Amino acid sequence: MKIAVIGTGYVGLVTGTCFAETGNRVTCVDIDERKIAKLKGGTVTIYEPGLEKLFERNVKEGRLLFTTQLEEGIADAEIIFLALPTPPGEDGSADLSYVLGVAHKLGTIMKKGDYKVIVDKSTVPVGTADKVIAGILKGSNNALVPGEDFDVVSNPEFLREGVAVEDFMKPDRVVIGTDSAKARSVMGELYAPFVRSGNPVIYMDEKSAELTKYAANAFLATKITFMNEIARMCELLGADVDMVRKGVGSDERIGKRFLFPGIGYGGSCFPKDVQALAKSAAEVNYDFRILKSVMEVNEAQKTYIIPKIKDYFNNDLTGKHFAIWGLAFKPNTDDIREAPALYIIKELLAAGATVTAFDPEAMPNVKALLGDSIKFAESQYETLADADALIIATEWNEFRTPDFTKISASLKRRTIFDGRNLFDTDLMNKLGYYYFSIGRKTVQPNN
Ligand SMILES: NC(=O)C1=CN([C@@H]2O[C@H](COP(=O)(O)OP(=O)(O)OC[C@H]3O[C@@H](n4cnc5c(N)ncnc54)[C@H](O)[C@@H]3O)[C@@H](O)[C@H]2O)C=CC1
Ligand SMILES: O=C(O)[C@H]1O[C@H](OP(=O)(O)OP(=O)(O)OC[C@H]2O[C@@H](n3ccc(=O)[nH]c3=O)[C@H](O)[C@@H]2O)[C@H](O)[C@@H](O)[C@@H]1O
Repeated sequence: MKIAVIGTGYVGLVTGTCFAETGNRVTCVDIDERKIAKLKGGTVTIYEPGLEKLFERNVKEGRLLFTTQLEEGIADAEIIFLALPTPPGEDGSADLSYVLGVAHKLGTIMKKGDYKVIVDKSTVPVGTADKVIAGILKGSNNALVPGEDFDVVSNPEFLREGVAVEDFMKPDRVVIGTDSAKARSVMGELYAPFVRSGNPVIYMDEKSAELTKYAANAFLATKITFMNEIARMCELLGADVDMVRKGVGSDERIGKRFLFPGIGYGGSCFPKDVQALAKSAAEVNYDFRILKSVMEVNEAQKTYIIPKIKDYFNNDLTGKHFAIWGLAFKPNTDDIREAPALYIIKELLAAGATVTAFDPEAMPNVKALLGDSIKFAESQYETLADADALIIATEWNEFRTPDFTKISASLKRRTIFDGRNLFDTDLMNKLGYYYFSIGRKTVQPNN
């Protein structure tokens, strides 16, 4: 099939590449000329494991093309995916200006009798499919007829950054929201190779599909937040959150995944989508109380370790120097949107401390944001020179079994604040560390 993907970011590039991989001819469109120039030159613009190999293969086979020109991109496309940003607007609701702007422009370009399926891949509030139809109609001066010349389908994306290719190629489910039999058949054909393993394509109406996406993200964010609160209780009561996590996660009704406490959920989606769902609820006069608590608890969780750090240093961080391992909002990505590490750094600098950080992939993005306000190291161990303590903010695999001899030799005092519970508390005790983690006993030398 011939496909256009409008918006070539994390979702657009992965979507486009994976559809090319199953034999479709895909044209990715973006207004960012530098991005398109890089992609045309053979450079993958995001860090996403496994993507480069697929990208190179499909570019070579002529199935994956790039352009900045919308008209050229959609010329012979049967399906047009909108993978555009939906950032939070000033009031927290999803900003639909990118999606509706492109919808309007599509209306000016699309031709009568040349049926196309327009797919909302972006995460958008309930009712957006109708707004996209209205935008296209307005652009075409009502010349186009929905159902005849085009259909708009909601097909939310559930991939996670860092495992995006795997998630896309083997999705737990594909949700397709449409009332059009024609669009349903086109989408069913497109997704057939991705659900061969038996996972379902779930067809529903557009509104239910739109809400499914927010419900999934908000539920996962709530699950994490619940465990963060249990972790706080563990600290207050002397229980161990790792044990509690295993104990509750073994119940199939609860499940093992997304129960890891830490320094709060970050990223480009959970924070904005929880906020947008709460806002959608308010718009229909529904007070979604759980979501309000989730946002409040998560906000506090991002800097949860700061009082512990201040307490340890007798409330005076002036002149103290910290090593930070991990800047990305989670491992295997260079994405730093809403990364808890940034909130921690801000608090440390405000308290008069200095920071040297290392992240395997995210340092260029942080450098662009923070400039010279912190130092960046070439390796995780280089951060430790003259540091008063090590802070762990992202659970990259290479941080999991480090060389503790090197750490001990470099740090001024053996002190670690671990926001991701990477190390065994007994081991830290044996090695003579002050070790602070989340929801587990604090280790102090000789206790
Ligand atoms: N990042 C993720 O893991 C996931 C994101 N989503 C949703 O997918 C949507 C896109 O998210 P990301 O890919 O992360 O965003 P992104 O910011 O990485 O990419 C968006 C792209 O759209 C381009 N763009 C903006 N205006 C344009 C226009 N008028 N024409 C063509 N291109 C234009 C931008 O230059 C950028 O390259 C959002 O609604 C997000 O909530 C859904 C699932 C996963
Ligand atoms: O809509 C989206 O953009 C995507 O949002 C999340 O994916 P992502 O943000 O890439 O990353 P996650 O793995 O979900 O992690 C989100 C945040 O939660 C934190 N987290 C995750 C799991 C956990 O047990 N504990 C925890 O603190 C992570 O550290 C990270 O900061 C969802 O998992 C995807 O299904 C969804 O498509």
